[in-house]
Amino acid sequence: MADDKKRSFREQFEALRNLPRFFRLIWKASPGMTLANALLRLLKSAVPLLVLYVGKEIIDTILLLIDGESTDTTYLWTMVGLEFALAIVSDLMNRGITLLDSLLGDLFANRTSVELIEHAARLDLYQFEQAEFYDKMERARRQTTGRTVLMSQVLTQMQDIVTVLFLAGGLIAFNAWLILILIVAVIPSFLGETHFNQRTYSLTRSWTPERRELDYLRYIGASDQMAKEVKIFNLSGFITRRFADLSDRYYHANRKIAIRRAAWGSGLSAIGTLSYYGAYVFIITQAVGGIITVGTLTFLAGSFERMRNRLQGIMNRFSRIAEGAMYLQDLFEFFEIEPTITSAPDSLPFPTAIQQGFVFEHVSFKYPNSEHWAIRNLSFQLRPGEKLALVGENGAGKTTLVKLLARLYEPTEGRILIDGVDLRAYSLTELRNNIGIIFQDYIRFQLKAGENIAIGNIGALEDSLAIEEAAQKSLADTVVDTLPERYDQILGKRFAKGVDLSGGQWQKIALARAYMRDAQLLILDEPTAALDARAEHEVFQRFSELIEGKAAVIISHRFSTVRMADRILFLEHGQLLELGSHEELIAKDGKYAELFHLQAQGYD
Ligand SMILES: Nc1ncnc2c1ncn2[C@@H]1O[C@H](COP(=O)(O)OP(=O)(O)OP(=O)(O)O)[C@@H](O)[C@H]1O
Repeated sequence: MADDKKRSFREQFEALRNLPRFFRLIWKASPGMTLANALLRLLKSAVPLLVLYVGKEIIDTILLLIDGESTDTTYLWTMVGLEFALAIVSDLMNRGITLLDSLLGDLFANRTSVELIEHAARLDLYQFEQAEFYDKMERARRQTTGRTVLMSQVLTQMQDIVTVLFLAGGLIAFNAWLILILIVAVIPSFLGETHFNQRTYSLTRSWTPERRELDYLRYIGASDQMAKEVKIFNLSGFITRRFADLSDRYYHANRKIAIRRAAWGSGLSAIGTLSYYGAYVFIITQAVGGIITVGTLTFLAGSFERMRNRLQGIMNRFSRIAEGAMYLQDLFEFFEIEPTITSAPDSLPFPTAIQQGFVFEHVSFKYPNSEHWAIRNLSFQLRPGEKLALVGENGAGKTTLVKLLARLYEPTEGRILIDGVDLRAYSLTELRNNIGIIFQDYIRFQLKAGENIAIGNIGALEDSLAIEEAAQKSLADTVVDTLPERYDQILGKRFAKGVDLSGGQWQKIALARAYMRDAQLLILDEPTAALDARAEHEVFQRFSELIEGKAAVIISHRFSTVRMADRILFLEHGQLLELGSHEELIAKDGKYAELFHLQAQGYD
């Protein structure tokens, strides 16, 4: 327990290291507003002492007037006027501070969200597939909006510290011992708060995976995408039970800490209250004894009370700030994750026309979170202008091979060459620009139809001619013709006025993306799986025009598609089993021939 405590204090203090970096980010969001905010707060911190002092002067002057020791009321009314002015100015400053806090907070959140998206885009695909990474990203994402509170807390903390210094100056002038009593009185409550904040942080952090599961359950339980299957399989009971179980466990873990915190908190702050009344009694006896005036009595009691509140506030806020700074750690840690798949510093320009093609040299690949080889010792050449079909059973490694080609992953062993040079030597952006891939699980963006097509070459977003041409080639124009708003029609059901498409219609839209860029290698992963026979035939006819002179890789389970390729690579358990033209493989009478005949029979 003692060790635990020590560590928790150290951790909280260490977390404060994140604050300068945090404030640099806020400063970058708006230097002007940050400065104005700090200035206003500095001015505001002098107000409490001034108000107390003016109050003391008013009371003392009134007493002099009552006692008949003075008849001049000018000073009294000046002081009353000053108090009024202070009240107005103080209110204005408060409003200014609140406004600046919220504007600055919004700017900071927006800016950090943009940086988060940009950073996530640079990271490797495999990083996204690791739960640990996902948790970190999730925590970081929450920080972008959650941390604006931290900014006000830190600024208020500084403001309060200055206020306390002002008040302390006033108190010291009368009785320095009062300050000592104060500090001793607030320390226990500070220690308690620090301890429980650390507990809450540890709990929240250790529950990240469960909280992610809760989010997911909430999503599947109440989403348009899932509604169909949830209804058909009658899943709602299953989902609610699971959600209720998990959220209940979290609630109980949280409740335990919350209750202990409340109990300890009230006990410890009672010590503070006790000290306040002790000091109060002491000041009253001094006033009764005539050592201090009644004005000074109200001034001292007021200063003491305010200082106690501020000090208590500062100490409690300290642990909340430290807690916030610990969460900030997650955001910064996320920003520190570096991608491993990057362009070499002196990367080669990508060949404008590939001469020798792509060569796989003893390539093996294991997914980082997996024990088994998805690709094993694969060697083959994809010649320039060649159409290669990848065939194999589910899980044979076809999609993986394509991901390696596009450098979404790096081979675990062996290498991939373009024109005799390792893929890694080329600029990553140029490589990706020269490869067009339509994945099997392409994204159905809930955007306009035109934008959905322009995804293939986002630079051409404004080029409506190019978009229409691409749509024509992939038959997406037939889909667009049926849409009320044509290319401006929002697709999907997420947004009002969105129109959802059938699987095949979506596929035509996605295929148009391939026509948007002038890639040297086109890869289509199951491009026609959802198309009807006539559309498939037409798509392929147009496709062969598009890939005239270019290399293409087509993954398909349909042999009618596969046989159109120049060569067919048959993969089994990540290994090359057969490679040759349709005729050659049929003549070989191996696995390809067997599957081909099987499918042909099915169609009879
Ligand atoms: N992200 C991943 N992490 C871990 N293993 C993966 C991942 N993606 C695929 N695998 C595994 O790698 C192997 C090859 O998968 P791949 O998707 O390349 O197969 P495929 O031939 O394209 O299959 P299909 O015909 O079903 O699309 C499979 O055993 C699969 O389970």
